[in-house]
Amino acid sequence: MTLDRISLADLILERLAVQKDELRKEFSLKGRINSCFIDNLLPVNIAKKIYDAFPSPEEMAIHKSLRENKRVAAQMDLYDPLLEEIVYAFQDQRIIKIVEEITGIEEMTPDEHLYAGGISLMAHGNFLNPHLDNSHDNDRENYRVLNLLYYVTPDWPVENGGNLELWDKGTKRTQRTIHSKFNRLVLMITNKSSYHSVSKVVSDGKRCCVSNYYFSKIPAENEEYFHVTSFYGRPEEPIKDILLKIDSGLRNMVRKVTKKRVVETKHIYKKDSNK
Ligand SMILES: O=C(O)CCC(=O)C(=O)O
Ligand SMILES: [Fe+2]
Repeated sequence: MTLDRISLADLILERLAVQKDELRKEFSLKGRINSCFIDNLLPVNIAKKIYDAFPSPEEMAIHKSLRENKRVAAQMDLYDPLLEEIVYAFQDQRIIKIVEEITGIEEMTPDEHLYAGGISLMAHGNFLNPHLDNSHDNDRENYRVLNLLYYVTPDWPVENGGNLELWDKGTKRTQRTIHSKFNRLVLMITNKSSYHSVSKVVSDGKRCCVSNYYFSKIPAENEEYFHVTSFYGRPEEPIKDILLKIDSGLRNMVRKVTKKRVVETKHIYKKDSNK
C-alpha cells in the first residue's frame, strides 16, 4: 500500500466515522475547553513509520525563549515525504467534513501554507508554557478555530512529561492533562479562553507531533476578537507570568495598530521555486 495523503485520509476517515458520536459528545461537554481525542488513529505499523520518518532535532527550526522550547518544521519537502503526506491527509475535504460534524464548527478551511502547522519535536527539557493561540491567520482574514494534534512517539508514558494540558478554568487553577500518547489524535478548539500548554519533557526520547490547524470566517465564539499568541506563567511561575504578560501585551498592541506582522513569519511552507 502506498502511503499517500489520500490513502492515509481514507484510514483516518474510517476511524473517525466509527467513533463519531462519542467524539461529538465528548467535544461538546460544557464547562471546559471543547476537546476530544481518539486513540489508535492509524494502524500501528503506519503510525510507527511516521515516527521513524521524523528528522533529528538538529534538522528542525528551534523555538527557544521564556515562552517555549521546542523544535518545529513547516518546509515539508526537506524531509521524508511521508511526513508531508500525513500533514496534508488531515487537510482532505472528507476529514474536514467529518471533523465539522464532530465539533459543530462550521465552514472550516485547512492551513494549507502551514502558517502554524507542520511537525514538532520536543526532547528532554523542552516545554510550551500556557498560551492562547493567535486568533487569526497571517492576513487576519480568518479565525483560527481548531487544533488537530496527532502524537506518534511509540511507548511514551505519561511520566515522560510532554503532555498536553488544558487550563479549563484559566492558568491560575489546575489543568486537565491529556497524555500525548502514541497514535492519539486530539481535537481542541482555539478561541479566547482555550489556554493550553505542554508540560516539560523529563526523560530522554523525542515527543513527536503532527499538527494541523483549521481556520474559519466565523469565530468559535459568539463575538469577534483579535489577539496574538499570548503566553502566561504556570501557577508556580509568578514572575515569569508578569514578564510574559508584558511581552504579549506589547506584541498585541503593535499588531492592533499595524494590522500586519512587523516581522514576517518564517514558519510557513514555501512551495514555489524561489524559496
Ligand atoms: O504540541 C502540542 O501538543 C500543542 C502544541 C500547541 O499548543 C500548538 O501547536 O498550538
Ligand atoms: Fe497552541
